[in-house]
Amino acid sequence: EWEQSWTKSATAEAEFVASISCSGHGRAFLDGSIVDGKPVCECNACYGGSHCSVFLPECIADADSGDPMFLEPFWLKHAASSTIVVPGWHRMSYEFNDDSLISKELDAQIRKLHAVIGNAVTDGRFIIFGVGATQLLHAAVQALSTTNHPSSPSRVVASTPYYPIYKEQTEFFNSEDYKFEGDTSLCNNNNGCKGNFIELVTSPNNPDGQLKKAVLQGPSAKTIHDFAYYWPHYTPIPALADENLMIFTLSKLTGHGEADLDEAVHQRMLTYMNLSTYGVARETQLRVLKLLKVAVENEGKEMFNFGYQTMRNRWRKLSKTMSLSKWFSIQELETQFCSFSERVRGATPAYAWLKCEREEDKDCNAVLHSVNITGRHGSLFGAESRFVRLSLVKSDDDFDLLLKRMGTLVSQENNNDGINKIMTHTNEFIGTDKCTG
Ligand SMILES: Cc1ncc(COP(=O)(O)O)c(C=O)c1O
Repeated sequence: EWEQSWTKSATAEAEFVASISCSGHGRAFLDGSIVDGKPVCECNACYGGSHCSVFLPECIADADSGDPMFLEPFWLKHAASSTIVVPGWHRMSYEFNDDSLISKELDAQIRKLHAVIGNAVTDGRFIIFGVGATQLLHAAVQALSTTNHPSSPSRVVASTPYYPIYKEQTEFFNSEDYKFEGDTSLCNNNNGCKGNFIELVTSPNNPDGQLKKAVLQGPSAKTIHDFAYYWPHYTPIPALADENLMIFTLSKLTGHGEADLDEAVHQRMLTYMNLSTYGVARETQLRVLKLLKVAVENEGKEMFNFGYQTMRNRWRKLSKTMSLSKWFSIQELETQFCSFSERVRGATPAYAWLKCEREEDKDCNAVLHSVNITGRHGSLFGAESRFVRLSLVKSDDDFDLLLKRMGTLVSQENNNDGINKIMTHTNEFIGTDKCTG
């Protein structure tokens, strides 16, 4: 027999903070700054004041980062089922009882999630749980690279446009075992580049949302499949992924990642994890376990439907605005059969890959700055500067402001176009007049 006692003050504290009103444009947190004995509101971008009720009109619409805040309303709605309490003595040991770095329950829950969504085969696979895909990507490149051959490091490649971290990370760690070589087509065994290749395949791709396949084949090519966005929020799921090394991340939900792979690579990646972080914090694992239980509730329908509907509405609104423009375009994505939703559906990408079509608009981000928008420069993805990536996964406030400012840009174009048309018409008229005169 027991009576609730020591969790009472913790739960009261959590609920008190959650009850602080920030006008729907911010949030107070348990570990936020305290003023007059109370945690203060942390406002969304472009909102200020003690309760975040003041809109800051001059503020920049920041569509740069892929911060997946669009799911926050889902977790607020599911507060009761997703909350955990972490006592001070929760798993103080470095290891679990079986010496592993991940709890058996969490391992099983990850497999269940993939089975429910139908996006990856996990039977007979190892799972490594990392702090995020960023850490696992480096662990994977390191594990697949040729060691002890400083004169012939593995060549790390990705198809343009590619996720900038691949280049930045490989160059930052500056290893003798692997080097970033850029676009897959610039260096491969078919065009005279000899050596061992590690190809990073991102599907759906960041930045353009296309479902991609590996380009390089054969014994000297190893592949890392980055499936960070292979979830129904962002793409139809045409088939179960069954690749050798697959990286998934829950960062678009919770900030955590996982990977499935074969024995030898598994051992090398485990060594990397042991030497870099000695596993993921136990309270994080507990939290992820709870969040995944909510994610698979009702066969995943609630969370993934929420994610899909939100992203679909955003993509539709942006596409409608962009359809009125000739100076700017966004990528086209195919509709496909989605095994998760059991129907043909369109893509609902995490990012818009915006192109400035006019010859003179060579730096597209600079053009966007004229209406107070900033995105991520195309050159970072190995592409031309006339491309910009716009993030569609941030909060509603962020998206609404982005859409409004894109609307301004397009209406400026149409007004200009209107003026141009009148001018052309007038010139024609004057011309005719002259001729007849
Ligand atoms: C393609 C791709 N891979 C990996 C990551 C990193 O994921 P994580 O946040 O889990 O480190 C991102 C994040 O934006 C991404 O876009």
